[in-house]
Amino acid sequence: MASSALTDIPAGMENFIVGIIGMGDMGKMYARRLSDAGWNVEAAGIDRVVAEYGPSTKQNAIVGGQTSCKDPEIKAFEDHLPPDVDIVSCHSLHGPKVDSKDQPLVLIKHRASDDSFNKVETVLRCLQSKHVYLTAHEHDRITADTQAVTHAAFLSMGKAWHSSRQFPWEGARYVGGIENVKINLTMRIYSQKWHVYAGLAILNPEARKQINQYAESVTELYKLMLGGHHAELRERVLRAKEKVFGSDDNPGDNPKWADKPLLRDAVLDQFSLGQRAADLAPLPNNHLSLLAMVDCWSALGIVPYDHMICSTPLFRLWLGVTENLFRSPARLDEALRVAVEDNTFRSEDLEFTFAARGWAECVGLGHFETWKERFVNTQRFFEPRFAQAIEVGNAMVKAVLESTKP
Ligand SMILES: NC(=O)C1=CN([C@@H]2O[C@H](COP(=O)(O)OP(=O)(O)OC[C@H]3O[C@@H](n4cnc5c(N)ncnc54)[C@H](OP(=O)(O)O)[C@@H]3O)[C@@H](O)[C@H]2O)C=CC1
Ligand SMILES: O=C(O)C(=O)Cc1ccc(O)cc1
Repeated sequence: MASSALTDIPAGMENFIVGIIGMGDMGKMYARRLSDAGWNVEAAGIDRVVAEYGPSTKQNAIVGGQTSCKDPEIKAFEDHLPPDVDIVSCHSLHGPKVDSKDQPLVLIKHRASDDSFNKVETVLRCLQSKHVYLTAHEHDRITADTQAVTHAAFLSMGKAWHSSRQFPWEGARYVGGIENVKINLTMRIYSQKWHVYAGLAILNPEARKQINQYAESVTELYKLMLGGHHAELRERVLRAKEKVFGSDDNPGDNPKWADKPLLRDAVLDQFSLGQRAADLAPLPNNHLSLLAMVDCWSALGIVPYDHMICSTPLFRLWLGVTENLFRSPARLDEALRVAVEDNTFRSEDLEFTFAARGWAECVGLGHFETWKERFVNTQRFFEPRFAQAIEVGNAMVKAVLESTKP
């Protein structure tokens, strides 16, 4: 323990002990960072957890969770903790390998005195994250938008590629910045533990509506493409664009995006997984996954920029590539033209549509086992490529994080 770090501990809290239940990836990251900052961290194993948990929690302790979805966590605390125990929960909006500095950290003062809340905040300050104060309900509503529906898009891309038995970086459709983000983030999700993504979709009561709408949007846009309804498709997408991003024509309704794009093509172009792909001219792409995202946000009345306070790196990248397509009228027009005129990727888009509906149905039914099967099955397909994919994906996330900090 570094003695210099100890000087950061305020008077009166020298003997404050932090206990952590669950020494998985996030538990370890918290334990390492807190202990580096000088806090005494008691890392309880599962046996002790069961014995100590609930009714046997120490008197006047402060208990909190760092799970991705607060509804079941808070219910469990309310049901099993004695009334003298205060409840302050938190959620780091990033994975264990991302530097917590400046990333959002949600703090939830659910049932606590100011003094208890301040103690928790003091302990967590060593993460150097940006503190965001929300209720459990607000947290779940926002993360359903920022996380659950974003993951649904990537999970569907992975399923579609798997169904077509293709590693997308080996073909010519997936070349260039936007495609690198799609591929790298899909690989990033499929290389992780299934329960993290299943949990934040299935356990969050707010997430079902979002994921369902995404699947609806994909299906409806796909049908318009299939039927060759260019005018209707264009009208619908432009209406959604205006609702989500504002209008650049109407001076009273300024675009909601910033002057500077969230992502720059030049940065993204560097992070291709495929050697071959770098030399290929990209094939036309209708970007169904991105058109559907904006259609979904529009249908739900979501303005994604309002959620930056609770954004994960993945969400910022996803919003960045969506913005990238919608900021350029020429690019968007080309995607809409390709959507109707070009049949090359109809079957892939069909697989994507099936996949989005499949995830939505699974989440709607709350079937953890089916969710796991769907995930692990596709995870196995991509597994041989994870080592390389994670390296490139991490480099990409690192490179763009700087410019997309909330
Ligand atoms: N991974 C991520 O990017 C992020 C995850 N989170 C959230 O953090 C939490 C942990 O995720 P992560 O660390 O990635 O997952 P891991 O699978 O790495 O860790 C989960 C930990 O929880 C323990 N555990 C499981 N069941 C019980 C139980 N019934 N009682 C006590 N302990 C139990 C496991 O113990 P054992 O090892 O003995 O099985 C394990 O140590 C999840 O709720 C996740 O949603 C939040 C932010 C980011
Ligand atoms: O950035 C993302 O969405 C991730 O995939 C990492 C992640 C997973 C679970 C969380 O609760 C928070 C962050």
